[in-house]
Amino acid sequence: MDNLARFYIGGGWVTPDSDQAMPVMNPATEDRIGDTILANETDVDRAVTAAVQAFEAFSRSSKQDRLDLLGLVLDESRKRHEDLAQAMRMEMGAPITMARAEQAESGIGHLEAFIAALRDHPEREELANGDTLLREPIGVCGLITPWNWPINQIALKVIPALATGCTCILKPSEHTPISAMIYAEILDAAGVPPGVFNLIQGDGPGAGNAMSGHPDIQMISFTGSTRAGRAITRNAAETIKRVTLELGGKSPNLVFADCDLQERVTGSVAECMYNSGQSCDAPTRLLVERTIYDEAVEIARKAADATAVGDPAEEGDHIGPLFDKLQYDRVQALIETGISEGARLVTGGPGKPEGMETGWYARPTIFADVRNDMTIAQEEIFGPVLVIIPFEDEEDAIRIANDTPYGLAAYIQCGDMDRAERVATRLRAGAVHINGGAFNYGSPFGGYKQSGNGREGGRFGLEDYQEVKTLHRP
Ligand SMILES: NC(=O)c1ccc[n+]([C@@H]2O[C@H](COP(=O)([O-])OP(=O)(O)OC[C@H]3O[C@@H](n4cnc5c(N)ncnc54)[C@H](O)[C@@H]3O)[C@@H](O)[C@H]2O)c1
Repeated sequence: MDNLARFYIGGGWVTPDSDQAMPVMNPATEDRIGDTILANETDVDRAVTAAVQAFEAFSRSSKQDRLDLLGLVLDESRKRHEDLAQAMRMEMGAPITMARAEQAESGIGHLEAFIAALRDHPEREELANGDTLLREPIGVCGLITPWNWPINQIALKVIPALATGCTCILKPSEHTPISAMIYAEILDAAGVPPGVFNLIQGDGPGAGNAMSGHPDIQMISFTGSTRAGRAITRNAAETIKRVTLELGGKSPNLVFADCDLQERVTGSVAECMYNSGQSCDAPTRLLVERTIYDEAVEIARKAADATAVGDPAEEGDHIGPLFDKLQYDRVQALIETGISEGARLVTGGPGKPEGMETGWYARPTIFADVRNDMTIAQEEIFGPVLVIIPFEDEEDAIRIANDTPYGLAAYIQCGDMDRAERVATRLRAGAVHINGGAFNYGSPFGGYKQSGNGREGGRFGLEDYQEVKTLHRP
């Protein structure tokens, strides 16, 4: 934790210019773990200068050099796997079993997929018309990440930046600085050249804003709320930056009568509650065919009641607390809104689970008889709350599914694969999961509509960080 109040700039840990401290809290115990410093404009300038200076040499490194470097990052990532899992357990309440298997593991999974993608990704191509196409690093990149999947998001940005020969400044969420600090230690130990990767800690209005407006940053890659994505896009317009956005979601989950109802609804509830509901692509709107509606609601109720909530420090498949009081209050307010708008509370509801007074734990909650125009069906709740909406037929299901400003993911539970694929093509979402099909590292991840505009991971994730140059010869 020595480096928590320092930034990693130009290849070393430096004392920030800012002295604005912010406490880092453990959401399970409500204890203060330590203090981080919120960067000011001088700190941002210093990190950008280091990245600009490093760009000249690193942008001309060979693909083989970068593959070798990523191999060393992989070795170091494996060594710090447990440290990363414990950090995310402490700073955002990820239960330790899933913190190891998913949160920390994602840093390795994405890295391996990027290495494979980079090997096959041509940086020079001969076009049929005789011209030559070169893919070059876009320049200095500002990477801004959220608290809910801290290392997943960091790896999805830092690795492709390094892989393509860009230099970067990472600003993680001010709520999860510890995992980011360890990630910087990993890159340092792997021998990433000075200035190629820089870490500053800070918040949105301060450091984030200074980054999106900075004239020497050519690209901002952002993951977080649609609200912040909009503000970044506006601010970045002045300097015509490339802005890639991975934003919020309210993903529909279409349950057709011919699916394996017990298994698929139980699995769907678990996916919604996973990470305490704090996943951008969580299946939070369960759309159920009318003929099986009552049965599905009852299965969902039992699954929610069976969802254990517990201490993240203990091993097991329980869910943990919400990441802090801010989020707890927000989730409580939305549960109250659901009740006041007339949705039927099936289980859960306001308050903490019985006997859990300390920590920002919420109750696994199910609302039924929800209309799609209700606030709880339109807004991202980001807590363990599932809303259930009936539909009449396939057309009705597709209409309700697409009736959202978001388009990150969609889910289909269906006994007929022809129908599943037919419906999938009509859903306005970046990914469609059929009958529990899970995300695989290396596949593109990103949204339609107000869920964003880029695609992270694998080949598509590399291309986001590249410019294309054409050579025309006589
Ligand atoms: N689509 C995806 O891939 C994906 C993945 C994870 C999370 N998310 C979304 O992230 C959100 C939760 O994360 P959060 O609460 O940390 O989001 P947030 O938007 O509040 O913060 C995200 C990051 O942006 C920074 N930030 C905030 N305002 C900013 C501004 N005006 N300028 C520059 N930077 C700013 C924050 O400091 C933080 O680092 C949810 O909406 C979730 O759906 C999306």
